[in-house]
Amino acid sequence: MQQKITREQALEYHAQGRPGKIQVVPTKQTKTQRDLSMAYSPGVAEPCMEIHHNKDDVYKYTAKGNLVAVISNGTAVLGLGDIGPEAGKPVMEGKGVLFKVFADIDVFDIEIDEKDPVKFCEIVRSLEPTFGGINLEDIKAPECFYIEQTLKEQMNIPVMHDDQHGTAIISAAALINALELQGKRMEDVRIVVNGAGAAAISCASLYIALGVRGENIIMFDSKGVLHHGRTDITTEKKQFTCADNHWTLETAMQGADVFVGLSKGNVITGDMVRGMAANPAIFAMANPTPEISYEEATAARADLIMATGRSDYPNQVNNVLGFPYIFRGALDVRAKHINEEMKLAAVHALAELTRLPVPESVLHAYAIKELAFGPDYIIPKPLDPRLLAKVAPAVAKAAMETGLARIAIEDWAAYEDSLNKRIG
Ligand SMILES: NC(=O)C1=CN([C@@H]2O[C@H](COP(=O)(O)OP(=O)(O)OC[C@H]3O[C@@H](n4cnc5c(N)ncnc54)[C@H](OP(=O)(O)O)[C@@H]3O)[C@@H](O)[C@H]2O)C=CC1
Ligand SMILES: CC(=O)C(=O)O
Ligand SMILES: [Mg+2]
Repeated sequence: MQQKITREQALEYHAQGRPGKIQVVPTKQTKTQRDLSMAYSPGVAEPCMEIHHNKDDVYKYTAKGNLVAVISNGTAVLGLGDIGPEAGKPVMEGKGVLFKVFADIDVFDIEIDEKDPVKFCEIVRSLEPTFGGINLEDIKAPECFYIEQTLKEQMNIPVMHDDQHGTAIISAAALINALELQGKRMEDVRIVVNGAGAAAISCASLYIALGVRGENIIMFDSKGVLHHGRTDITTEKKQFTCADNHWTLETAMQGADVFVGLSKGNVITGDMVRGMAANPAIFAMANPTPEISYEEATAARADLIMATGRSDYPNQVNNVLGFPYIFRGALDVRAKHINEEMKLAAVHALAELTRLPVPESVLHAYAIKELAFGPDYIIPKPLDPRLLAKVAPAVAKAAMETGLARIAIEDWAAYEDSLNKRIG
């Protein structure tokens, strides 16, 4: 098992030196009078007027094309709940760091004190001149569905709610690999999904797109199983209601092939794990505390493939494996949106990368001697430098093939080379 960190260490890490985790760095020299005349007045007026005459030149003369907004209102921060926009800021800064180090994308994290979805959309929509893309983050369901849909319709830059689609993409790649290792097929498996929020609904929908039968998914929210008789069900939950209102988490877990947790920490037990079908898989993805600990789940049975959302255990099923590369590919072809084809391209690129030999640098970063496709390695490691050149081109290609790209990549080898240089 990997190194544990303490509360004190985490607080000290964030407070030490310049507080927080991110800063703005100029890209041009500002050492001489001439430099200042270029960077500010009078030189800056020239690009202003070029952009005034041709709005697209904003991509040529400003940082817009490589700048993503990570935007939250703090209503569903990790599994910590509605802790407010300020309290969500460390997460948004963290996403900014990951965008930068994994895909060389610059980020402004924007925490907005607004829960009303209509007003929230008005604020975000008004930011379009500044950004090349919008990563919505940690906004609770059901508001997040309206917000993402509305902004996608109203904005001409890629908008993605990462908790929905990033999570769905990564866990779908992990599911493809876990089922192959366990000798099971999408169309046969019974899946218990605990949680019916942003992440859970989107994950279950993508599993269905990959072949899982809707009737084989049993979904729970904080009030119990989603069933036809409930009158408190939102539109998004409705598609996952079942006829049987008697399911409890305990009974649903009996004989289940897969458990997907996108809810709260510590809600399933070793006994429930023991009751699952032979060769099961558990993706306990609640952060920071999974639905069951890695130790308890793996102690319950030996034929289990176990994944969590955390960095300190094998099989980290976490959207960090997706958002930097999905946005990199989308930005590089100036995609108007992120569509299903682009998401599926990312799923398959991630699933395939896991089957390739793991480079020495990854073993070194995780202080492990060997790693190969198997129960403890169903998804690439976040510190794998190959992710960028594998996933971003797949996404960019899918955008071009589906008519969403505003600029084309012609030389794919040169593009991959340039990606590798970005993260050096
Ligand atoms: N590993 C990863 O990459 C990711 C992990 N997550 C994790 O998933 C979890 C949910 O995030 P998100 O979807 O954004 O949040 P939401 O607030 O949108 O959804 C939370 C869902 O969990 C349900 N829930 C809460 N408590 C329970 C319970 N005891 N049993 C069953 N369901 C419960 C809620 O029920 P109700 O609808 O009744 O309120 C709701 O449907 C968080 O822990 C988050 O950290 C999220 C994104 C990525
Ligand atoms: C990983 C993530 O986005 C979350 O837990 O909300
Ligand atoms: Mg999140």
